[in-house]
Amino acid sequence: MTDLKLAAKRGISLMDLTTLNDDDTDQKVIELCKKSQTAAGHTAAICIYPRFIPIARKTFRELGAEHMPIATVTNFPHGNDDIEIAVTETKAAVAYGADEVDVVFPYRALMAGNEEVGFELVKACKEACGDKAILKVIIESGELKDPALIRKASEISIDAGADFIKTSTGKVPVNATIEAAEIMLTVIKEKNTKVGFKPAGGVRDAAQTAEFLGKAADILGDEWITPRTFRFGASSLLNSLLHTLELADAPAANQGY
Ligand SMILES: O=C[C@H](O)COP(=O)(O)O
Repeated sequence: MTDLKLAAKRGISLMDLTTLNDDDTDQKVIELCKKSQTAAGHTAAICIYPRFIPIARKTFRELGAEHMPIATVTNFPHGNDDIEIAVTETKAAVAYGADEVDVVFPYRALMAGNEEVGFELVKACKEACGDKAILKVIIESGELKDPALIRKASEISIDAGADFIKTSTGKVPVNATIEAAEIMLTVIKEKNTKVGFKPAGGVRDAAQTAEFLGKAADILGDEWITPRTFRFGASSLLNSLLHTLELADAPAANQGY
């Protein structure tokens, strides 16, 4: 296999296959669930709005893939600093059956100098997840811009109990970049934690996939990269990776997950 094909295959196994659009419907989510079971293996998870979790769970059951992790989003995409609302949304997401909650960090508050509210919000949302769901914290690196703020948001999130730090919502002009990845991966390394990393937004092809994987391998080692610690958040990457693997026309497979 070429390097690009290897990256494509790995990228599929590490992908949170995502749809977070205002016009999402049950039918679109059913199609997403089916697409996640590809001829090259299943994606790591799907990521959808909370109200679609029940239909996704039912679809996976019907597909014989009932253990597919379902991720959802809270405090999304605005990243407001109202802890009570973020916690209420997170509790509701867990009650709907989310396995993973991607919460948006109150990044504008941090830009205004408030470090406290981000810590408290992440801590409270982590408590709301309990042992039922893992918590990924979206720091919105493309809006923070300043490397010092990207570093600070990463540190605060990890200190407050995040299971993953994630670059972006995919809803702002600048999403996952290699520069932000380098900072965030370096913080994970420095803190010597088991926290994972999720580049999200704007990842579109095998070359970009390979670039992010290469950066993670440089900083944390290739063996560190597993679905437990590394995800791609992407809505438009899967077809491209299947194309790289020359499997674009292959029927989706039931992987017996
Ligand atoms: O978390 C995932 C992002 O929302 C996906 O962004 P994307 O649509 O640019 O792939």
